[in-house]
This record gives sequence, C-alpha cells and structure tokens, in this order.
Amino acid sequence: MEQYIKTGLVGATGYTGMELARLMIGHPVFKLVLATSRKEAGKTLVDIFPHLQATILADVPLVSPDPDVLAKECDLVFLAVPHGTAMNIAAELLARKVRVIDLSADFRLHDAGVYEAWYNVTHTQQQLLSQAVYGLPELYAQDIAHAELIANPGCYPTSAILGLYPALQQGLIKTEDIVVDSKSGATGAGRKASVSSLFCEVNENFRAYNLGQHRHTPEIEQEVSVAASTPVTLSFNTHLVPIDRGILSTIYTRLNQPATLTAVHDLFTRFYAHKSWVRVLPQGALPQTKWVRGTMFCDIGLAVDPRTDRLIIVTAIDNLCRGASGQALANANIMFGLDQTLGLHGGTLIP
Ligand SMILES: NC(=O)C1=CN([C@@H]2O[C@H](COP(=O)(O)OP(=O)(O)OC[C@H]3O[C@@H](n4cnc5c(N)ncnc54)[C@H](OP(=O)(O)O)[C@@H]3O)[C@@H](O)[C@H]2O)C=CC1
Ligand SMILES: CC(=O)N[C@@H](CCC(=O)OP(=O)(O)O)C(=O)O
Repeated sequence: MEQYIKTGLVGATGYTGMELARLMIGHPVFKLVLATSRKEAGKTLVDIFPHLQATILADVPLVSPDPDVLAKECDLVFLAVPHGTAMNIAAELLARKVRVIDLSADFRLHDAGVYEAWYNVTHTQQQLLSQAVYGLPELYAQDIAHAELIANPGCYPTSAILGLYPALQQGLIKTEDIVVDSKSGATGAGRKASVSSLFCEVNENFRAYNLGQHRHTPEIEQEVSVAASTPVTLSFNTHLVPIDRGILSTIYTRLNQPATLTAVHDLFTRFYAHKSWVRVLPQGALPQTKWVRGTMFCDIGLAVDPRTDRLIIVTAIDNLCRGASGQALANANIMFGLDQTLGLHGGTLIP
C-alpha cells in the first residue's frame, strides 16, 4: 500500500508555489507528483529551479494545468495561481473528487457580491462558496478537518485577524475605531513582472498604497465581525517595504474600559495558550519580521497607551509561509487527519 498522499501544485513558478515546494521537501506524507506551469510544461522542477538539485523534488514533472491530468495523478491539489483563475480550476478538480486548497482569494468571502465588488471579477463558481472553509487553523480546525475545499487566508488578513480576534471576542476594544496599518515585503506582490516590483523601485524605498481601498479589507472585516458578534468596519492600509518577506501590522484600537498591559497580555496569552504558532511575546517585547522569517509563527506584541485609551497590537508573520504556503500545508495536514505541525517545524531563517 502507498504510504504517501499524491499531491499536485498548480502555479509552481510563482513565489507561493516555490515556497510550497520548499516546505514539501521535508514533508513525510505529502508527495509532490505533479506541478504545473503554462510556460515551462515539459520540463522538470530542477530544470527551472537548480536549487532543487539532489532533493526529492528534482524530477517532479511540470505539466500544463489540465484538470484531467491532475485528477488522474493526485488526491490533493494546491492552487497557487491568481484570483479569478483559481475558481474554475477548483471546480473542475472538485468535480473529479480531488481535494483542493486554494491560496487565492476566490473562495474566502462568503458573499459573492462583496467579492465581485472588491476584486472586479465575476464569480463563476458561487455554488461552491458555501462548502469552502476559511483555512485559519486557530479558528476553524474542526471545519477544516472535514473540508473538500479550503479558502486559504490572505497574507495581510492573517496578520490582522490573529491580532484582533482575542480583543474583539472578549469585548476589550471598541468595534468602530480600528486602524490596521500593515507593511509588506515585495514577494507579497507575486513574481510576475511589473514596474512597481523592480529592484530600483523597491530598494531604499518605503511607500503606502491602496489606503482604505485594499481588497483584503472585506476579508478582515468578515472574520473579525465573527469575533465581535457584530459587523465591524475598519480602516485597513498597506505599505511596501524593501524586504523580501514579511508583514508587520500595527493595529490601533481604542479600549472600552481602562485596562493594564498585564491584564491585556494575560487575555491574549490565555486565548492562544494551546496554539502552536501564535507567540504572544513577553510584556514590553515587540515583534520583528526577522523573528518569523520562513516560519509559521505569528508573533504578537502589545502596548497600552492610557493617555489615548489605546490598545496597540503589533503582529509579524512571513507572508509566504504563514501568510500562504505554510498555512496551506497546515490545512492539508488537518484535512488528512495528520498532526497539523507535520513538516512545519523548520527554524527561523536568520538573517
Ligand atoms: N505572494 C504572497 O505573499 C501571497 C500570495 N497569495 C495568493 O496566492 C496566489 C499565488 O500568488 P503568487 O505565488 O505570489 O503569484 P505569482 O504571480 O508569483 O505566481 C502565479 C503562478 O500562477 C501561475 N498562473 C498564472 N496564471 C495562470 C493560469 N491562468 N492558469 C494556470 N496557472 C497560472 C503562474 O505560472 P505559469 O505562468 O508558469 O503558468 C505562476 O506560477 C495568488 O492568488 C496570490 O494572491 C496569498 C497570500 C500571500
Ligand atoms: C506587497 C503586495 O503587493 N501585496 C499584495 C498582496 C496580495 C495578495 O496576496 O492577494 P490575495 O491574497 O488577495 O490573493 C497586494 O497588496 O496586492
């Protein structure tokens, strides 16, 4: 009997596809049997990624993204492709009884109208939205375990939701005065060529973009509204910083009642007590992207400013690992009844 689960990867040439391949090298159960690229079909992974030489992935064939071929070879397929593209591939695979983990935004929003308004894309697979499970393991592990289709969370939303959830669920902060101020490294924009991703545009530069208009806003609001048990509208703002990986989110909130840092820290520590990947840092310590680089950790730091009644929550994640491919692998572990941390024990990549 085969000891492994046959796995496919659609979008192997992109940053999240490359990160998933990196993580799968060490996974004891999921075996990558097929990867796709429209441009590189006919080659093997090592032909395009020489750093995979002498690894278990070197000879994995690159094929065109054909659902029949994928379904014939795979029990599980990761979709690391742009939003708008993933939904149709997912539908084709699900119809062929293949389980799907979609790293794009196509199934994250429960309301197709909200998706269409923020993404400017027609949702052609709305019938699948109700069966998609939002793949944030700290919140939805039980549903993930029974899912056929996972909507893997966005990178910025992962950093914002994990930071806000305990405070909103416990009624610590006001729901109408939240500002999420996020900074991302350049891999967040994907590997496709664009002027704004050029070295000379990103290096030695720091800029804001999409203020109040980023398409991750409704995803964050959807999930934190569950925490608050009431609809939450918040201000979400993004910046590009000249690092490869990492997201640092500084979240400005207003306390409902005066609270000490010790009380807030206790609340967060208790909320995440049994969660392997959320580290509530000791009082006074604040997260840094380097401390989570290449890992599944979401580090949380807290500050209370009594002069302004503010609780300031700072989170740091690696956008490619925790914010995408590592989280996708964690979801796969849960879906197949494995320990959710399997293959995800790698240490931090410092420097
Ligand atoms: N980068 C990040 O930090 C994060 C990204 N995401 C999401 O994950 C997904 C992948 O992102 P990322 O890896 O950054 O993107 P990239 O632009 O780096 O890669 C996209 C990949 O998709 C493939 N692709 C593009 N169009 C199609 C198509 N029509 N059919 C089949 N394959 C296609 C490309 O392969 P080829 O052209 O060779 O066929 C390429 O491998 C996106 O939805 C993104 O929003 C989510 C969280 C974080
Ligand atoms: C730095 C940077 O450009 N980041 C991207 C993150 C987008 C992303 O990952 O999009 P989905 O998760 O919604 O697919 C952006 O802001 O558009």
